[in-house]
Amino acid sequence: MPRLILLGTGGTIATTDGPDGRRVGVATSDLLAASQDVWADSGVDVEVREVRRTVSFAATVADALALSAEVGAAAADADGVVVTHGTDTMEEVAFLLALAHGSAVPVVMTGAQRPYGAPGADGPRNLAAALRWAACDEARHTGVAVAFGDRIWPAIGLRKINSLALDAFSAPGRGPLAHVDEEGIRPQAVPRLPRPLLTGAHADLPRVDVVAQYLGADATALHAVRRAGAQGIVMAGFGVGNTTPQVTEACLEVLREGVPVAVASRTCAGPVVGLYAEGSSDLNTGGALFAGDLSPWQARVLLAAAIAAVPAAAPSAVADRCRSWLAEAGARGRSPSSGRR
Ligand SMILES: NC(=O)C[C@H](N)C(=O)O
Repeated sequence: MPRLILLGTGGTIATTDGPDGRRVGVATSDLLAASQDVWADSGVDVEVREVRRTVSFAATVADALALSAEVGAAAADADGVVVTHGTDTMEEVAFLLALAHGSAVPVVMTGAQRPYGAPGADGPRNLAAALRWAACDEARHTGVAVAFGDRIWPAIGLRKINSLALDAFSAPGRGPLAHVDEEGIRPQAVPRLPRPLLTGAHADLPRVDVVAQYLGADATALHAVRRAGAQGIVMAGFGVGNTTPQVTEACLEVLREGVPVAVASRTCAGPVVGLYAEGSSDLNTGGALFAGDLSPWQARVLLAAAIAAVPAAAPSAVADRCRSWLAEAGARGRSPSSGRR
């Protein structure tokens, strides 16, 4: 009989409406019971562990690392691990779990867009699908995934694409790993699983900030995060990863000072590539890390984890560590490392 461990952390799936807004309060055992009203998969043994009870926009990187340790312990003890979580930061937390996960045991996150017990609540069905996927043979060696809207999405490349709709997640350019619905489980793709980048116990990660680009942006925000102590910076660039000429100059200066800079796109899909003079091409030759098709938020977690993994290393060594991980993960748009640094 497959043995699963269900870790509860909160999120809308565990909220109910109150006078001052939604608050987390529903026990994970009650979420499990509601999911079993959707599909009661007899022959699966589920152990519930309460980890925390918060909305995910209140979670910290330290919370995500603590969850990763809980997931690691659970994976050593079960055939599959399911995590209920808020959706607001799920793409970052799923990605962080993926950076640390190295076994064949599937880890499946899920949540909901509607509160527990609300008319049309999606939590029970999402959790039922997560449990089904975690217990099936096809899920082994597929790493960390997210079950949402009858589909199983890979953690790497995942994005929350809708604030309210039940189809809240996608992995643009990658597609789902499987469909789970009344027809059963239909696997569709096998993800490439990189070796873990986050090894050992970390209570927190180095400070890495995301700086957004917008029409006419100057370097004020970039200088501010440097002064705040950022040990790495992710640019949420235009299009293929361009920054305004003024910000490009400031990024090159930051790189010369020994602080790694990663480039991602503020668009919702597609890779970043060093193509434009005074923009992405200059960033590429200056030694910036091009983060493939990762969202700026996932790129931030990758960069922070690489800085933690190679402490006191030159930015070029941090960028190279990220590049080899991105290559193993099959992230698109990998730019060659710079010849200038
Ligand atoms: N749908 C959700 O779960 C959103 C909620 N604010 C959270 O992230 O906890």
